[in-house]
Amino acid sequence: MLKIEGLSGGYDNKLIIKNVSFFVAKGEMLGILGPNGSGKSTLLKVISGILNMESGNVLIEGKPLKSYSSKDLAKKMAVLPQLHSHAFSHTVRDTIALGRYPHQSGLFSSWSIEDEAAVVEAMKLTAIERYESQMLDLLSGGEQQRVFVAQALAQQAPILLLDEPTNHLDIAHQKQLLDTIKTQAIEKGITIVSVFHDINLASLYCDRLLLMDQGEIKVIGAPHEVVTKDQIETVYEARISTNPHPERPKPQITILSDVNEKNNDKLITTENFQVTGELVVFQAETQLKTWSSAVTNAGSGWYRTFVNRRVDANYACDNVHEEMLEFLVNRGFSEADTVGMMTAVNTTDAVIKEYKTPFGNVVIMVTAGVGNAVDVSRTHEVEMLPAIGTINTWIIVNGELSDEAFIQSVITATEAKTKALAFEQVKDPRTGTIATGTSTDSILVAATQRGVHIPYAGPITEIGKKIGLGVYECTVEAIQIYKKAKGWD
Ligand SMILES: Nc1ncnc2c1ncn2[C@@H]1O[C@H](COP(=O)(O)OP(=O)(O)OP(=O)(O)O)[C@@H](O)[C@H]1O
Repeated sequence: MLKIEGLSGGYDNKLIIKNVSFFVAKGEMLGILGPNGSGKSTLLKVISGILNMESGNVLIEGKPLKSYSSKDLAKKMAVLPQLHSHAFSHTVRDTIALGRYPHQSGLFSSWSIEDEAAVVEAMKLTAIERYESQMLDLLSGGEQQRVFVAQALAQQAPILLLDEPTNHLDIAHQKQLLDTIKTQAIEKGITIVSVFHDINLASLYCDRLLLMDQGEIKVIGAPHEVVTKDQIETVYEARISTNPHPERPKPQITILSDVNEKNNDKLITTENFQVTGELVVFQAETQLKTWSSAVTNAGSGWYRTFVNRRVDANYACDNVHEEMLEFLVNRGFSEADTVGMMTAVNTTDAVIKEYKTPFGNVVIMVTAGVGNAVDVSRTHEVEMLPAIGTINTWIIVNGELSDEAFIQSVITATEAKTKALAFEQVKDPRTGTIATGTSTDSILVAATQRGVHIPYAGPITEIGKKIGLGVYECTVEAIQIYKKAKGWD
């Protein structure tokens, strides 16, 4: 659809774009990324013919740009420039109607049904119908931006060149506009080349990305090939991390700050715990990075309060998340700060211990109800009925855990827990074999993310050794307390 071959160009005596080549297929959305001054806008201007090229070729449907008359070119390609200047004030409708000029013929061209339909549709797509009769210069920056996008859409060209289409837009309008543009690409086969400053939006919406660096292509490819830590950090000269988008394989970036904020250097100890007949509560002064399979605030996040709540053995509820949240809020815990788990065992039977390491202590908390113990290798053979009885394990680390270390902590802790069940000869009552856990165990790993960097947490590491020993000892003790309470021994 659009082929760029060895394109070079720029301003008088100043070559900005150097030897740029790429191809955009019909219906494809290509995002152009790059730092300020890297030549993104200049590239769009050379492609659209606003600036003359120094060398190379721009082929539209196989024909060179220069072979098109300006009107024919406007039928093929609509352009949304970066900055809009309007010498005199128009109404919104008149501004959008200007997008129809390539479709008008003759000296006294008349407004056709198609023209009207295109303007109405463009207003609808950009949700600006209600501003139709207003003067453009009385609209907000974001509203004006949507009018100019509508003007480009009204042109009904098969190629759209957009320079920062989401400029000035709030997040709802960014989403709405990009959803609209992307839908045009998918449903009408419109080819889109768009400059973005927002790497995350570009990654989310574009099929491919082109990263510019000083007028040249640094890399072009699918978002996951372009949005890598190394490439983005090198080209933008900013520290970032990449993280997965929650719904799609489109990497997102997070800026990492280099500002030193006042740190709280207080170490986590068993003093951070309080136990009542209803709750085991851990509270820290500042948030810890936390990964858990809890009821409230599961997954990863930063929290300062962890709650292990005792529920009745007959606890049943349609919406456990809602009920648990209500419980926490009623007791003064904030949803934003708290990870919440449940257990049916006496909270006063929780085993909480501190383990010394060369760099800072690891604190472990275990509550173990093993009346519902299972042999995980045999659960497929038997009918598993919902049952109360859970081992909840918390591992709280003074140190900075890597992602690997968080996951390895879970592995190490699970192995230690299973060993504790074997040592205590806890059996799955259905199969009569040694249990490996219960059917509803939960785990929490949290770290202060201050102090020593801990890259790994397997049993070969200092931290792994303490997690292994700690979870084993605490679980054995918790099982023994449980057995005593139930009169098993
Ligand atoms: N009209 C102009 N005359 C001369 N040089 C210009 C002109 N417009 C831009 N430049 C120069 O061209 C280079 C590339 O600018 P361009 O606007 O293409 O960058 P960009 O990647 O779009 O940047 P931004 O992210 O800031 O919008 C810059 O060094 C800029 O100073």
